[in-house]
Amino acid sequence: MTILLLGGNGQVGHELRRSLASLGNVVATTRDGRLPDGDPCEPLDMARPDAVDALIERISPDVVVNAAAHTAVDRAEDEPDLAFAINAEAPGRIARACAARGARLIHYSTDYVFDGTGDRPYRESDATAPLGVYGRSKLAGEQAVADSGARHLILRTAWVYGLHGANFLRTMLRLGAERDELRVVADQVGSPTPAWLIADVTAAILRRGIVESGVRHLVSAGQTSWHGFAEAIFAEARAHGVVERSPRVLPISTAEFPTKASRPAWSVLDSGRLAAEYGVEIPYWYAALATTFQRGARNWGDTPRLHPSSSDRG
Ligand SMILES: NC(=O)C1=CN([C@@H]2O[C@H](COP(=O)(O)OP(=O)(O)OC[C@H]3O[C@@H](n4cnc5c(N)ncnc54)[C@H](OP(=O)(O)O)[C@@H]3O)[C@@H](O)[C@H]2O)C=CC1
Ligand SMILES: Cc1cn([C@H]2C[C@H](O)[C@@H](COP(=O)(O)OP(=O)(O)O[C@H]3O[C@@H](C)C(=O)[C@@H](O)[C@H]3O)O2)c(=O)[nH]c1=O
Repeated sequence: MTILLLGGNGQVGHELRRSLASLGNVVATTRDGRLPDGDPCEPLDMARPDAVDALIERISPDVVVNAAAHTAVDRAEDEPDLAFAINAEAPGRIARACAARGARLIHYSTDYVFDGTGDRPYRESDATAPLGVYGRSKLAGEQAVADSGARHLILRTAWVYGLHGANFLRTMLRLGAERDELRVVADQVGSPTPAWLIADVTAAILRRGIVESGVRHLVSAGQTSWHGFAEAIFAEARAHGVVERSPRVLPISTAEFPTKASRPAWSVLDSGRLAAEYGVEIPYWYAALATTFQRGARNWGDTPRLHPSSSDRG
């Protein structure tokens, strides 16, 4: 099986390069045509969605996994055309190319397609109403994939973190090394989900085969606030010897931490349908966090302090 992995250097893409390796020949793309170890791979700029067709024609994949996206939530407010090109137009083209060749497509989307006014975990059938450009562009991407006629699965996930890439966990460790006190919002609730879990479940789905095209939710079980997540990060980081001391983590309201983009107050997704369909076990978010530190114990060093903050993403 030939798998074309778009965005092989993002948080999820990095873990997918590991998890998909046993399924066949994985051809990865990055923007500059280089992997972190310097090895060459296929260059692809998704801001030019027409480049996608030639690549898919040449590689002739059985499966395309699209982990590339414009994920800088605040910056997307200032560059909506770019966000829509990468998050909506490109996935539409990819999906239509897959439909034309009979290739299957796995695509990822976000809790930010919801407005966060729910009071129970969101199901796939719940109404969407994104609050910002990032969420609107991702929703347009979902619709383009669904309309393409390709056999596909859109995995909506949320609050993704890992040892690689730009994410909240690494931002907290970096800020925690610089400051004695952090202020973190306690009135936005969601399910922190490690990139390795998304990658492992994606491999399990491909091993089994897509049961039915559509959207499925995939997040860790349980829920917490960003403040609760930050406290857990420092507790686990200390327990695993990643940091020697923790800053004070003060709970604040969203109004006390103004950001360019509005974020949903309630971001909890119900992964029950996916778990039942594919027989996958979904860990509790805190256990998944502890596993992340265990898995990465050897690789931490001081890299978190050196990484750009999540607001620098693009
Ligand atoms: N991060 C999160 O909290 C969440 C993410 N998701 C979704 O999960 C998926 C994976 O996200 P995640 O791994 O966190 O994202 P990252 O921000 O870690 O990685 C995004 C990837 O997209 C690539 N990319 C960005 N712009 C372009 C472009 N113009 N052309 C080609 N590639 C580009 C980057 O490539 P390069 O490295 O080469 O620059 C990078 O590899 C996305 O669909 C995202 O929307 C859903 C919910 C939460
Ligand atoms: C750095 C920082 C952030 N915050 C707040 C801001 C925001 O409300 C929340 C999360 O901040 P971030 O900017 O790291 O996360 P954000 O970019 O909003 O994360 C989102 O990314 C996209 C791609 C998704 O799809 C979502 O599921 C979600 O993970 O924490 C604080 O309260 N204190 C802080 O010191």
